[in-house]
Amino acid sequence: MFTLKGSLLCVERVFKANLAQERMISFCLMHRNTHRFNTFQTVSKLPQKRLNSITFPLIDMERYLDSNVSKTNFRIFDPRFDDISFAEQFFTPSSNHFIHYYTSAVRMEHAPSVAKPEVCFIGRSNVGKSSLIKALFSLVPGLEVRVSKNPGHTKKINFFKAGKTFTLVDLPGYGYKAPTDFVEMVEDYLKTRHNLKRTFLLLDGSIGIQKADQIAIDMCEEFGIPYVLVVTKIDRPQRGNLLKNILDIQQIIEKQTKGCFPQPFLVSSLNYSGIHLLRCFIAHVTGNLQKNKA
Ligand SMILES: Nc1nc2c(ncn2[C@@H]2O[C@H](COP(=O)(O)OP(=O)(O)OP(=O)(O)O)[C@@H](O)[C@H]2O)c(=O)[nH]1
Ligand SMILES: [Mg+2]
Repeated sequence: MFTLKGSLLCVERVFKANLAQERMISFCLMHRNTHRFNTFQTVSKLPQKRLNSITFPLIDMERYLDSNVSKTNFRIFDPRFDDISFAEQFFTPSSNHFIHYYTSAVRMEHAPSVAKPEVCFIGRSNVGKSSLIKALFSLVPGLEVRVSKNPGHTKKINFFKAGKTFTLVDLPGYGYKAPTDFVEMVEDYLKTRHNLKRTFLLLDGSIGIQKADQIAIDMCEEFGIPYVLVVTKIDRPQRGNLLKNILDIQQIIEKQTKGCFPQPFLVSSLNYSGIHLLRCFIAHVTGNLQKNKA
């Protein structure tokens, strides 16, 4: 029998189904479109403005900043497109360049002794460490890097080898739901890893710097290791919020750090902004970019 309540329910169901369908379509479109941007070749064919904003997201922010804000640290690492394109080969598998998950360790005595240069990724749980490694290695078919919306997902130190060139290391996050032996595990790693060329300390661009991040910065300073701040998830916040968070981070770099690279790196693992520049920087700090100049 026809009732008003029944027909309203019916309309509501149709509306919800349409909404779900729309969301699914936009999710698919987003992934189809952004996935294309994982190669620099595709990005380099974009119109100039879009090319620059995906490749150099920090420089792209300049136009929104007051003229009295110092931008001197925005272009310290400022490679040519040619270098960015060259660096991509280290993240692309080939018959003589095997990229793969190597092993995991919960304590340093289980860590592999790798002579090649190494870089690692640290940061609060859920900041996007694993997602970033996944984006960097997105040209490797079948390489599994596990990410999760639940904090505390990565419990071990995970080693990924890029042929004979370098190793990337994914570490468990600190803060909420961190493994109980986190401090021992990560501190030991940072203190004793002789081949560690650079530590990438990730900060969530949509949240800004937190107390736990400040503690991690202090730890890197105390250990005297060279490190870089990477601002993640830049696709998420509104531009005003992102700018404020970046300026706060720049202040901290200028006023409180000695071992930190003066230029922060901005990335989105979702739309690949900043990923190509970061690939190039990793090639540089591991001594592989120099081969282009030789
Ligand atoms: N929008 C957006 N979401 C992201 C980005 N990077 C990561 N995320 C999301 O953030 C959540 C956490 O990502 P993970 O990469 O697992 O974070 P993690 O730092 O490895 O976390 P732990 O292993 O728990 O320490 C997931 O839901 C991701 O999809 C990004 O660039 N943009
Ligand atoms: Mg993780």
